[in-house]
Amino acid sequence: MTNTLKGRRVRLHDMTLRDGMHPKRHLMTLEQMKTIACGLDAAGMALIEVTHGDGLGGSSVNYGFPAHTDEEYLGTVVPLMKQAKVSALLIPGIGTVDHLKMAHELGVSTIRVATHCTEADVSEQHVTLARKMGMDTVGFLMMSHMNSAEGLVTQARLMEGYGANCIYITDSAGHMLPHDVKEKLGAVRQALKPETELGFHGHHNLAMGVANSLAAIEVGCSRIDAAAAGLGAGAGNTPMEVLVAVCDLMGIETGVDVFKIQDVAEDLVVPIMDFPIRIDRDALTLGYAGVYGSFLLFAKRASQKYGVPAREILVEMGRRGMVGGQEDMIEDTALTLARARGLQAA
Ligand SMILES: C[C@H](O)CC(=O)C(=O)O
Ligand SMILES: [Mn+2]
Repeated sequence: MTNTLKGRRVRLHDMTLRDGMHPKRHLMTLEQMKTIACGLDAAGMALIEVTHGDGLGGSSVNYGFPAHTDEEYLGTVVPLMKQAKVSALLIPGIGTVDHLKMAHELGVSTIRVATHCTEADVSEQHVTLARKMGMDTVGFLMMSHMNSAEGLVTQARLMEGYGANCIYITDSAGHMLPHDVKEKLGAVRQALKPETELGFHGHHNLAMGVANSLAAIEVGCSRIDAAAAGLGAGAGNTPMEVLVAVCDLMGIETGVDVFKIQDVAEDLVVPIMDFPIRIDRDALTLGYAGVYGSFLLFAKRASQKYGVPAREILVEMGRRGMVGGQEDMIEDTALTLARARGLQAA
């Protein structure tokens, strides 16, 4: 097979300090943020995302309280960057217009307005304002496996119409396979204006992070998310150091140094993991059953509390079609399963 990607250029966007907040229960220290961000910057990373795992304003009972505020994290990292730009995620309804203005004032250059993949209409206010403020404005369609190619085209066009200059197809559950990625991103690429960029955010629950990213590049994606040592929700994001090495071998330009990013992953990120980020049966189930990546730790906690295996809770969450924002239903589901077991046993 010929390598059709040789000579292509992609902008890599690092997720370690935002998606990586999920497995850290949002408790990264400022020192950890600083060290990792500086390592990524020195490795040549173009964009680095920093916030609570659920984006600006995520600090809450529903999502978890972080060790520091978004202001503290951003205020610490942004001034230290020599060449990297810093982005922030914002889910309308969790993050407000005031959060957006705060991030802009602190020097955040890219805002990623995230909605469920059928709800792009709720992004209008934040996308319009970000664009008015001159920010690199991204529409981020989460749980994209739950919408068809045509459906995603409609949602992407809405975000583009509000002013987004880049649209992301986000595989929040790590459920998509390379042929889905090609079909969905290919359709969205065709439908958007040529100057609107296309991005892909992968999770590694079915070990497809790198393969899916390459499929995305093949159909015209110019921005790709990944995290050093894969630190992210579920089995993690696409492992950045692996993606960089593969791109290098394929002649895809990333601007990131192959060995420096390996060292960031190995020396700075692996040591701060609370548990190994790997495809254990629960993370695999997220991918298999199409469940939101950040539900993993909630399901493990509910499993301990109610004595129902996390895998069963996750399968049931997938069957019920639960999406981001419905974290409270995990405990509810565990309780229902526990009661059903009790009744059966009785
Ligand atoms: C808030 C989520 O963690 C956003 C994300 O990274 C995803 O949907 O995947
Ligand atoms: Mn993610």
